[in-house]
Amino acid sequence: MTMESEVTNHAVVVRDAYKRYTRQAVVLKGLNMTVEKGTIYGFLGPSGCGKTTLLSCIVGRTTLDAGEIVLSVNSKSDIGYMPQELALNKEFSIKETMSYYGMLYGMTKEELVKRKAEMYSFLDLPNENSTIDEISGGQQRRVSLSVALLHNPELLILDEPTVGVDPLLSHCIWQHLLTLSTVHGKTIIITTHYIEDAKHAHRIGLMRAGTILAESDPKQMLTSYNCDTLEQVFLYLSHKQESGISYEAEQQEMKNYPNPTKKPVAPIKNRMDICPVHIYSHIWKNIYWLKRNKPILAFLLTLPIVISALFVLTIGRDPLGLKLGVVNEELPDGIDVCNRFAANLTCSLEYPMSCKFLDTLEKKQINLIGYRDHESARRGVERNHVWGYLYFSRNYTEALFERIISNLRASDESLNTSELKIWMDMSNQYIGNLLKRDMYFGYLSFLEHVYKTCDWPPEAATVPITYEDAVYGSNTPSFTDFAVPAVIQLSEFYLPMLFTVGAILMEKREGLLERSFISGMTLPEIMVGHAIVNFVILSLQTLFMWVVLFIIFDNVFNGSLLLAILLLYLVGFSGMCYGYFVSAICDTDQAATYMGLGSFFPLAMLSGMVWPFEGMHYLLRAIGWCLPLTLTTDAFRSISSRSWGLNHPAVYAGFLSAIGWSLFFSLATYAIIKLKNGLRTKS
Ligand SMILES: Nc1ncnc2c1ncn2[C@@H]1O[C@H](COP(=O)(O)OP(=O)(O)OP(=O)(O)O)[C@@H](O)[C@H]1O
Repeated sequence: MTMESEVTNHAVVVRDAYKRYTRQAVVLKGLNMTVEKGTIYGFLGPSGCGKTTLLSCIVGRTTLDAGEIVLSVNSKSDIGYMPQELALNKEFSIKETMSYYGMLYGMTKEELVKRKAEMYSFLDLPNENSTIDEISGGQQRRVSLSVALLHNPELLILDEPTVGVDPLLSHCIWQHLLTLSTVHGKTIIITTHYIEDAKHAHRIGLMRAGTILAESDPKQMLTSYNCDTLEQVFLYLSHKQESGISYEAEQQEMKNYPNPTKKPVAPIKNRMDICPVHIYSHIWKNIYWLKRNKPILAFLLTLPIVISALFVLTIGRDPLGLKLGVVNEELPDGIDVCNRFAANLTCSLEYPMSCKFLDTLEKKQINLIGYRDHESARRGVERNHVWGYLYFSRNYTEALFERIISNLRASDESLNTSELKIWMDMSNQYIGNLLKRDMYFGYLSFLEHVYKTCDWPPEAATVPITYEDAVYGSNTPSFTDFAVPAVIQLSEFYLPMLFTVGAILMEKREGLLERSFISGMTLPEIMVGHAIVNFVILSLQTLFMWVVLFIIFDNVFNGSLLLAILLLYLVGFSGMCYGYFVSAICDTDQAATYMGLGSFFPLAMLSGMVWPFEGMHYLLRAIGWCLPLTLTTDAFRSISSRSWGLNHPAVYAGFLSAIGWSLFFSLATYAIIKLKNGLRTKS
């Protein structure tokens, strides 16, 4: 008889099933099992004998290494599966849980209301607004059972449904299952630890060490083995099996483990089409989750605002109120005496020129602190009171005038005396360079002022270089202009990644993804559903960042808004794909956190976000060009400050990079899922 013909009379047929997780851990060893239609099959065996593994193969959670499983049903929606673990979202209410699965099974509102009422009366479920987290363990198991029964499936596969349920309710459940099979013709496979419970089943299979020891009607089994209880039958058969297994036989079995060239396929093939109802239900599931986790939603929406506001308010602005020491031998009574000199004397020797220069520095909001001599000023630097000090010689003003007026004929002494000497604390590169810049430009404007007040041509005081209007950007660009594209790109990449990893890992860890897959959902449907929710959140995040960076703080943006937004969406999409990739690789939040953080810093540094790319080691530059945010950041800069369009290589390279990385992460995720045989944790 062929398997196909066997299945016309039977609901489940398993033949010569082999399965192992590692070379040594063989779980199924040529197992055979037959379940007749419209019956209850009690599946018994000690913990760890492979019951769950076999059920997983039947529902298509995992595949056999060899052998065959044929089912009478041909769609996942005809199966109701209750896994051993809870596999329900604990934050959802019972009502939300049922609504989600109702939507997933394509039930109409009326059907759902009717079935829900039946479940409530038979399983004595608590208030529908209670969250799964709030109810007892036994009540949680009952909700899980009601989810498996909700869509009235043809084949029910229940892994330990009566664990944690009181004897009275357990009896009720058995009675209901019996009605389902005998009256409604449903087939039920049920595993249980309570061997005596299984006597209610029409047929039982005793499993041990990867095979079925015996399979028959419970009464017939007791008679055949002349035992009073099923427990005695099981012990008798176990002893018999034990005495028949020698070490050599086990080794031989291991050697003979079948390795067919063609791997067995799952009993129900995965659908290739995309079902809008499934996507819709996944979107609702995300909405329920966000509703239950308002602080997380608030965090996701306020984080971009906080990042952009903090960035603009803290980074790129010139430090104010920096302190500089002054040793001024021109003014023995201290620098405060400068106020006593009339400004209209600025072209006379009566007016100390050092005062004029110090006045220029004060206008640049530099705090000047007078010191008596070099020693005290140096001590001031060493004690971190000032960032450096300036020294003016006693005859500074005369020497400066002589230097200007005599120019080429000025004496060495006047050249030396008119020189302003500065000692700086350069341990802080930014502050040191900013003070140097202020002193340099301050000196130029001071000189120009002197020339003007003395009626000398001011052009003679300036450096003969003129910066005309910049072709792109401003002649006085700020660090903020450089860094805004980097901040927005990093946020657009990492925020969707954060949401994706959080959502997928939680579903994976709790077994929710598995349950959705077994209920007929496919990976592409989950990804599309998640992408739609992510797209809405990303749109809000982008809007908020845009308002803060470009509207409230008025950072430079001169290009096409449409192009920039499109680029940001693509970057967000590649971030989401990276999130899928991390969720596929990592099983725990901890591993995902390490991976996220571990990639953040190299990505930020190697993408030329913190420092111009051209300053990088040439080998790292080669790596940097290949990273997901390098070309996209460059493209955003080109759009925002140069108004370049999509026809410019710098812009379309960014678009191509985002598309390429999205493809790469998607393919890599697919490969990992294939390699790990599904998107599930190891347990
Ligand atoms: N993903 C996995 N990787 C490696 N080993 C596994 C995996 N899943 C299960 N096993 C091992 O396979 C064996 C059978 O496990 P399974 O969960 O099928 O047993 P079970 O009969 O359902 O046990 P229980 O009644 O305690 O649930 C166990 O030894 C288990 O450690």
